[in-house]
Amino acid sequence: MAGVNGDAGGADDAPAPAEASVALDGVGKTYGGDGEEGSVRALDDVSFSVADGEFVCLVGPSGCGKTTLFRIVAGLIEATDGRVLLDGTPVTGPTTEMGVVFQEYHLFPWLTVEENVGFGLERSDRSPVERERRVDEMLDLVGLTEFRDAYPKSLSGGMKQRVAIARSLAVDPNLLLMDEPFGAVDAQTREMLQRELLDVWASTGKTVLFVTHDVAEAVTLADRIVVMAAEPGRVREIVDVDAERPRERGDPTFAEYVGRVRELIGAGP
Ligand SMILES: Nc1ncnc2c1ncn2[C@@H]1O[C@H](COP(=O)(O)OP(=O)(O)OP(=O)(O)O)[C@@H](O)[C@H]1O
Repeated sequence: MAGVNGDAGGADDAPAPAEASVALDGVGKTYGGDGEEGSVRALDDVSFSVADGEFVCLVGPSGCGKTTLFRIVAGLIEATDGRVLLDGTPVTGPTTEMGVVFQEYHLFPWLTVEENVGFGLERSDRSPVERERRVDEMLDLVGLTEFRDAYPKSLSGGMKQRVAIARSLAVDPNLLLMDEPFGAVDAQTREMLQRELLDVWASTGKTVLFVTHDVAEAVTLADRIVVMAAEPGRVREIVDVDAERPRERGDPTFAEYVGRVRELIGAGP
């Protein structure tokens, strides 16, 4: 795993590390024409990488460009400057190499749990038997086997998000990209989903880039936390969370990490 990388975000011409699963290289984004009235410099020279199998959380104050960065990595919008590499290849649009999970679940209401989980596999070259087996595995992984015939409307928020996670993992992506995935559920469910996600991560070895507002969530989950600053959005510091999992919220080390990250977020421009 990579260590603390306090200078990330600066102009860094060094090539992305060979083992990087995702590498952001001088990424900038201006909404509206550069220099035009009303244009917004949402991101400026953002560089960091996520190693293969690493769990990285992205935190920062409102408006620091987390969503913008997420969309650029996902290939949903284009960067104005710089590039994103996924396993060394530039991202030019959405790809099945990434599983994307949003706060709002984005399930298909007319499909059952099973059909939602299998949706991405429809276009894969797996045989129907292999697809079915994969869906079974994913339902088992997120504990929803007995709800396979249910429709999303009958599920709780936590269950819907488990379906979304299972669906994103079904196509076996190299990278799991998550934008506030637990933002819409109650605190208790959120902590349960965090534990489940860590179990899934440990058993699948996926690379995860996870955006959150919640500093305690980031400290619970991450190997490293990329702390962003606003106006323009940039990397303030990358904090290495050097603590065994599972991490207890009552633990003094946990509180120290939370305090440190909060301080960085609140440090102003
Ligand atoms: N489509 C857009 N057009 C113009 N400006 C935009 C657009 N999307 C975002 N912005 C601006 O870019 C900046 C970064 O926004 P972004 O939503 O990426 O930040 P964020 O960190 O995700 O914010 P929040 O935590 O409040 O969701 C903000 O100043 C925002 O107003």
